[in-house]
Amino acid sequence: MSYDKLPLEPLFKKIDELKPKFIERLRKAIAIPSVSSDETLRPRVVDMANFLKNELTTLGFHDIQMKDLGIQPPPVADPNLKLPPIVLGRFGNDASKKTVLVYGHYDVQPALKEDGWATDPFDMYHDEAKDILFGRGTTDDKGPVIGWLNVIEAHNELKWELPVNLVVCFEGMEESGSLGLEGLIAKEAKQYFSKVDTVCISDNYWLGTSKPVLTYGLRGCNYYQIIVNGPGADLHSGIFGGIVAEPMTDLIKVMSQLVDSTGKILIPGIDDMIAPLTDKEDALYDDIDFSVEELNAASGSKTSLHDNKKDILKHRWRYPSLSLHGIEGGFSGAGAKTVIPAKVIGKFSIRTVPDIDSAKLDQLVFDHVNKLNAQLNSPNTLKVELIHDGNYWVSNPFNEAFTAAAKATEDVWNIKPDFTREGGSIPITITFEKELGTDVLLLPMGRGDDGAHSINEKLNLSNYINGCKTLGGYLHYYGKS
Ligand SMILES: NCC(=O)N[C@@H](Cc1c[nH]cn1)C(=O)O
Ligand SMILES: [Zn+2]
Ligand SMILES: [Zn+2]
Repeated sequence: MSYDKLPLEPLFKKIDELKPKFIERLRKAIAIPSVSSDETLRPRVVDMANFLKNELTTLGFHDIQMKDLGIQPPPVADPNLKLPPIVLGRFGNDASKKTVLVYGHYDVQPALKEDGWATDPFDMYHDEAKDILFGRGTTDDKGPVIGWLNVIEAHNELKWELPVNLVVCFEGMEESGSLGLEGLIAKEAKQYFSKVDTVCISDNYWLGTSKPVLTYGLRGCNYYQIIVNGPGADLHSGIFGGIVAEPMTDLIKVMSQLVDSTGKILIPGIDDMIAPLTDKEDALYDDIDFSVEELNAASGSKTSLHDNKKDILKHRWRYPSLSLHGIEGGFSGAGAKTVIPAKVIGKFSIRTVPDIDSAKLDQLVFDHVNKLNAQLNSPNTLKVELIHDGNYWVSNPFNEAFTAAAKATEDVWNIKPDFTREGGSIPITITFEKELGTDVLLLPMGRGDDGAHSINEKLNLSNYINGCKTLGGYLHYYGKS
């Protein structure tokens, strides 16, 4: 499908004009520390849902619903902890128009100034010299979520009709496994979402820093924890060191045998499930704009395990990886505390790819960890469990939604986007595809060096503003298709 160029200049100009207001809207959203993984911050996640509800109401959305998902399932410290609501809303209800569902998440990863942030992560800092917005959630995913609202505001100000009916679905648990959302989508597929023609998600990033991309694949993520219990309480290492079995020692021994320093996963059986690389797929990586230097710039180091573009892309997109994330319960403060922790919990995850079967993977992980534990002959107890999982997703980018997004991207950025896959996960993508029977388009706003999940997360102002234009342009091209 090809399109004639649409006269979108008034929209783009209006978005430019509204820039100060859009920055303020994002600042307000960033100021709410909606960290889904921190149970103590759950009320703030709910505050963020209410903030969105108010914004939607002011902008003229209708049928706004706050869907209650009930109590958070285990493992969880507070057995009565409520899941944050899913925020649903509609803009337009014209039977002659197509309906686009946009999904985003209003929760964020944890962030503390002490982690090494240059500024307060929840007080958005606009570096005016570089025109960059810093703050937790700027790129992942509050910038894009607020971007959709900005598109509506620009249309309202222009008194332009939206070219499609819009349905928004914003969740507050994406960074913690999208708990409860799958069930809600299944339930609403034939109700709230019944007229949806396509789904658009803006929750990923360009591959590099200068060329926009459209994304047609994601890795999955299975997240595990290993709990080791030993003494009845934390102990003095001078009094008990050398005479009690230490949980941390057992945990480190086990965790050190999950992956090696070259990134090779040491759990037997996983490699056998990976789809073979075909010549056709191998050739795809040749045309993608990326370099080892861009990877180094994004990671702020020269620590790449691969020395060429193709290997980097394959290892980010089509091979699994295992990351060790941290140990709960161990001493991690400054100074030298001579303690033997009584209970430690090691966290790791595996990014999954076609054709890894999630349940089989869990079994391989459990068998491997339990075997390693048996070899320790330790009197401590060790338990391994899955915290949450989400499947990989690969789709065909040759459809109306991708074509419309490519056209809008070219209008805004004056360059044709690359079609990419991504190493991260948006577990709900495949659920939308299956339950609604529609295509899903991933239309990213931020750049590959934005530092999502890291310190000093940022969104370049040009990506924020041009991102709004791209989202708006996409709705127009898709509406005409
Ligand atoms: N922007 C998408 C994103 O960051 N997704 C998370 C999802 C996730 C999976 N497990 C925990 N969070 C990601 O880490 O890829
Ligand atoms: Zn995200
Ligand atoms: Zn994220």
